[in-house]
Amino acid sequence: MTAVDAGSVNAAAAALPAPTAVVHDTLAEAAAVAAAQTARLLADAVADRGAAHLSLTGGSGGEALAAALPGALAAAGLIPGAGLDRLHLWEGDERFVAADDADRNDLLAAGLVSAGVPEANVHRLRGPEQIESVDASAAALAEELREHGPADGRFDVIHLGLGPDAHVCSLFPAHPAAPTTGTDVIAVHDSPKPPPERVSFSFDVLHRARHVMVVAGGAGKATAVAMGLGAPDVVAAPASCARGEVTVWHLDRAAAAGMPSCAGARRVGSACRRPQSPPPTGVTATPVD
Ligand SMILES: O=C1O[C@H](COP(=O)(O)O)[C@@H](O)[C@H](O)[C@H]1O
Repeated sequence: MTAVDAGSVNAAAAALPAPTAVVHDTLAEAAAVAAAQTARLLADAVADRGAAHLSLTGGSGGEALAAALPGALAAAGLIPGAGLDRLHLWEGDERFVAADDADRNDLLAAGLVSAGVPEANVHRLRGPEQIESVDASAAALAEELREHGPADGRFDVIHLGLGPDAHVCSLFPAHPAAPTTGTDVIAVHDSPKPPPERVSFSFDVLHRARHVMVVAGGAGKATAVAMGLGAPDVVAAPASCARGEVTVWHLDRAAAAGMPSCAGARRVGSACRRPQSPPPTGVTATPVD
């Protein structure tokens, strides 16, 4: 049953392992490493389960990933005729605008289609030129997910960008749609970031995922990183609830300046000792809940 229940979203996130953060010199490097890991996981999924499901993201993280993914898939052996036709692409969130509108997140899937992912495997949101409302579009995507999504309901990899306000997907702080549970797909009205009508995966989907990867860069994301790597609080910082079975944040040095102290927890490198200073490249930190 669908409910809006921040407490249950927070509790579900807290029951999952805390994220690991990895710091890279640049956003492009962060995305390249995330893409390479993603490609290996997808190749394993094809080998183990006969299909792989990847949820893409938009924004600056999504752009960096889009540049890196085609090459990473090829390097992992996912090429036309050898697994690429088993890869299904979804959007963790999409803007309810026309298919050719520059605001569409799925435009970033173009490189993957060029690389050989069949267009039929790209599960795009129906825009206002195809369907009457954002609610109807969300319902249609939910049906598509039931019919063609992961057989066990678990995405192999979910990519997430990070908003400066600590939103992920189209799940915004203090927005009534963010803590929705009991459904996989949410229609979002009155998004604080334009365009106002969107469709988003819910935290239910994120929490079932095998791997969640957050990719973010730039000083403008440092505060969101600090909040997102803190204790789960879906109202204040939805990113703090973005957890799957394994969750890794790939950050550039500027965004990583916001990483919280690891005091009282496992300390790895100087990132935890001096949270206000950008940690050295390659440092991995396990944040405190
Ligand atoms: O609106 C959105 O924003 C976020 C982050 O975008 P950025 O430009 O600040 O990096 C993105 O992850 C999300 O998919 C998108 O719909």
